[in-house]
Amino acid sequence: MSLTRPCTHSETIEKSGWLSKWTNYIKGYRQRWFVLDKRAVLSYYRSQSEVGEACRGSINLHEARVLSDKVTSNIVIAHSTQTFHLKAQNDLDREAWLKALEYARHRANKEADSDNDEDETLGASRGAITLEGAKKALEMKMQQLHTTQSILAKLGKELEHVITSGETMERKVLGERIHMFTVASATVVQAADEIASLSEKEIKKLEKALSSENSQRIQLQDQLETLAKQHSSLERAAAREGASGGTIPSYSYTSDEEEFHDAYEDIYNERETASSVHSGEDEELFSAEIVVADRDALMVSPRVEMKSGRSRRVSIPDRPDHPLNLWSIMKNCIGKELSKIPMPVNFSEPLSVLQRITEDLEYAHLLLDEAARKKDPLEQMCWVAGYAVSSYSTTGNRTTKPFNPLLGETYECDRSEDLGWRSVSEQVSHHPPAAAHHAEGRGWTMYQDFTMTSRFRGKYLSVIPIGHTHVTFPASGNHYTYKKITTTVHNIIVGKLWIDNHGDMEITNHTTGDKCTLKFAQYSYFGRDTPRKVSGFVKDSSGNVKYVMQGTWDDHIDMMKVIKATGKGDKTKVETESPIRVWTVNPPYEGNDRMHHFTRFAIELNEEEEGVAPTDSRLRPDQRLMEKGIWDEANEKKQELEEKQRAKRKVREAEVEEAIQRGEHIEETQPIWFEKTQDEKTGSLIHVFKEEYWKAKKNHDWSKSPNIF
Ligand SMILES: CC(C)CCC[C@@H](C)[C@H]1CC[C@H]2[C@@H]3CC=C4C[C@@H](O)CC[C@]4(C)[C@H]3CC[C@]12C
Repeated sequence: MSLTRPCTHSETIEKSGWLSKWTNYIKGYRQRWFVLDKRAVLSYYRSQSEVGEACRGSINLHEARVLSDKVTSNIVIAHSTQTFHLKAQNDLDREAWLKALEYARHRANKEADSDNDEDETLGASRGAITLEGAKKALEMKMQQLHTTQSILAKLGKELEHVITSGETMERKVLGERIHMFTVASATVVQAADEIASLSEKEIKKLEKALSSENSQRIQLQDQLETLAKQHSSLERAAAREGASGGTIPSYSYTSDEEEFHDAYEDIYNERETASSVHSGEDEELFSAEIVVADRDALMVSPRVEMKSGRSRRVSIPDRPDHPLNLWSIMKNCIGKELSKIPMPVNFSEPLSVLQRITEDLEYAHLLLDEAARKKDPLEQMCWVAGYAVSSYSTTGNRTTKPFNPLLGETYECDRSEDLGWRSVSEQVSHHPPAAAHHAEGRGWTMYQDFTMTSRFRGKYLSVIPIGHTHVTFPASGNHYTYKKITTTVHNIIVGKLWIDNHGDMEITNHTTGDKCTLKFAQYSYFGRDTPRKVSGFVKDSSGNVKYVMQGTWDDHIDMMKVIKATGKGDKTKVETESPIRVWTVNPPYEGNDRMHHFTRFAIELNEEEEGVAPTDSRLRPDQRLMEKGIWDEANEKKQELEEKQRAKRKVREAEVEEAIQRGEHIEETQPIWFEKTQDEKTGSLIHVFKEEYWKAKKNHDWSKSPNIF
């Protein structure tokens, strides 16, 4: 990213002034000139004189969160890709900035809300230039109409006066006045006529432009579809070639492969390569030769007998077979965020995103419980890594979309009696959709803020989760964080949908400085790698390799203790002890292909339960109807609920608008069971669980819960 790229401001600047911006630990805070414009873009410059020229950076407040840090009194603006930490001159100044930022954010969100109606924005930008002239002409005509109308009114009054007051007026004068009246009224009619025909002409022009835009769009869609089909059959042919092996001379195979592979990576991975976490030194490790002492001596710990809890449901209704073309919906939404694509329940699974992130915990009672028992933090890291990988095990066959929770929706999962943990999550933001999640188990705590950005690029859709997952072990004080990797859904246009998880994950133990880098290999049609492969290394704080991790995200993961690491560059060699199996996936659940490919655990997630909060996902009516297979009603109900939420938001926006007009400070809507703060470990915005949830549950007191369903 170039630093001096010019930021163009819309003519109108909302607020500007000096703020100190946190740079880094060496340079600390730096004074910068900040400009907030009407589009809700906050940009900064070295000085006021650089405005419009050398912009040092900017952040779009739409989809960003503004927070005032309690400890440092900083203004924190957190966006998916960057965070600003700003200090104002004084309290007054700080308040003024906060107000302006909140207001700008509020307005930007409101605008974003209104352009959800796709048809409205269509072609408008291009039509604008030609419309300008017509608009001027229309305005002039209207002006003329108004002037004549006021003359008419004046004449009318005069004439009326003559008639009612009985005053006499010369016949000639009266005749003149009446004549004027006739002329003026004729002008009015003529002006109105002209306006009508002018508008008609413009409407025709617009209609023509619109229909040509439309047919162009349809043509493009067709072309895209054809291309996708061609690509897809090429891929299949290539895969067949690859499988038959040997038929192609190996030298030409290699070069072709590389070319194709590069091109493929280029189009589909721009973002990831840029954000690759591991350094050159790690590259060496990833290409190192790994010598495992005795692979066959693999140590698999016996399955722990679980305490049995209350009996739970073992099945859900079969998924009805109502085929619907995904592409017919998605083609209008290229470049759009997944949460903004209006999708019928036909593409959903009967779980909310809150339940889906709770599903991360499927193996927590094995992996995190075991991690908590480990004395050695490096060994503990391997089990935490196992946990991080295990949450991807369900993604392979699940190409359906979880329900986007409504603001204030919650989901609790209390498995203390059998699995030893309980968890609460809440949808805490609508713009962008974000969830806060907190779980505690035997000797561990896990919490995460889950947001995601997604990009639909025609053939595939990439989902990039944002926010950190934290795992802490109170006994030792070890605190781990990591970020989730990218999930890509392929074959949106033709073929069977399939899912890939890819990218690098870095797990940090903030207490010891140990790090684990896991590489989720991207699927390649020509790669010789095991599909869905995960490999990685655990290093201590001085950078020495201590463990090697190997496995696949849909099956198992092993850890291998390093005996010796030798060599450099290409010749790096790592010798390890025999592997220990950290995690093994549960066998597929009987009949799951009919039940949304759910695991047993996933089936249990949406089981009705007494005593949960009225905002609980289990109680969401459209989701329940969808689970029962009553999709038409579910779709209706879904629209109804979304409309209700929109109406609520409108009311709230109006209130905020009024408060701002009165010059009052507006508080952002606060979550119910979580509190928004800044995380000291990662510097990002997080939500801390307030523990009140379980108290409220005990007292059957849900007075704090809003009515959302
Ligand atoms: C109909 C099609 C286009 C939409 C499909 C989108 C699906 C595949 C997306 C939407 C939400 C996504 C999930 C959101 C959250 C998580 C939790 C994380 O710990 C593992 C990945 C996982 C589970 C994602 C996997 C992929 C996902 C399920």
